Amino acid sequence: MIINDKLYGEFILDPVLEELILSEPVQRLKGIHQGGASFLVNEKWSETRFDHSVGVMLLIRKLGGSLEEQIAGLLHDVSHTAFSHVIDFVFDNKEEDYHEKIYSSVVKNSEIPTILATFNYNYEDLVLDDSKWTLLEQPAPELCADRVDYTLRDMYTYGIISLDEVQDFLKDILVIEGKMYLQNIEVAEWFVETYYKEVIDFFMDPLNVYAYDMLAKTLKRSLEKNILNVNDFLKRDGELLNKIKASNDKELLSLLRKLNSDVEVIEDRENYELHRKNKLRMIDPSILKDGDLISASRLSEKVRILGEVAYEKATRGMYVKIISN
Ligand SMILES: Nc1nc2c(ncn2[C@H]2C[C@H](O)[C@@H](COP(=O)(O)OP(=O)(O)OP(=O)(O)O)O2)c(=O)[nH]1
Repeated sequence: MIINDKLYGEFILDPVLEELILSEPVQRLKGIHQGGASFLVNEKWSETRFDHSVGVMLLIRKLGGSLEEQIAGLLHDVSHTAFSHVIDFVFDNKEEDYHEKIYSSVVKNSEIPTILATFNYNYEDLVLDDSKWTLLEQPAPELCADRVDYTLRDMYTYGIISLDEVQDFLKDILVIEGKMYLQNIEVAEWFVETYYKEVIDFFMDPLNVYAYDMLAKTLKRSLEKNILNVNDFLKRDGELLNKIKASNDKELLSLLRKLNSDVEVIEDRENYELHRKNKLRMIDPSILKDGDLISASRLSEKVRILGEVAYEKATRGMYVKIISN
């Protein structure tokens, strides 16, 4: 199988990756929007978990990661429920990690263990312990393939950064003992700024906050009315929307109608209907300088200030006033 990714280019895939990509659990991710409710209020905000998962796999490969780590990268999000992180707001899960809590059971009950066994891999060794996949996941504020891919992919697709900028950033990445670092402080400054455009400006865009709130309300009421059940969340976004529509429940249909591309909302700290805080996401990559790894914020005043501003915005949260919906 040849795969062509808009950020990383063309690759020929190993048979095990091909078989996993064609499997139902990975194909399902084509119907799970990365930005949860975002696509319902802005059709351009339509990245999927499938493209992100393939992207993480390819980024790991580009950086010299093993085939096993590429498999772990491809599968890392298979347990994302319909509408991704919106479920965390339905269940009031402040850690925003519902998908991680159900990961082992979703993988175990899927065809993934059988596919991996055909290629002589034990699924437990490959996908149940992230700590050995040091390119795939790192605790914040360091870089890792997951964090880098969702930032580059969303910001490129939504028109905030260019492909040249993405390529200059990728060229600067250095892998030491299986972890990602940067070489150039200007490149680190660019990534830190881009990351906060993603997790502050985009996640906390008043329109996004509104959409998450309205969809979470709709899903909560659908569960209370037994129109949806918890297992439905392992289906695709469209299937859940169709199930709600087919119920013909007046209250639910009226909530769904409030998710449309004409919604108008603004930030207003005095006079607001909604207030939301996200999980705190901070970034401060280490840079290799004269043989030592040093946090970008210690080398750059710009990175330090970007971090302070982001911290302040994230801890204050977003106050949203609805103008029309
Ligand atoms: N619009 C919007 N998108 C979100 C929000 N939270 C997450 N996303 C989307 C945008 C990114 O493409 C992606 C990042 O979440 P992931 O589940 O892929 O990563 P995770 O939370 O594990 O990342 P982390 O370790 O915190 O960097 O999900 C949100 O509050 N609003």
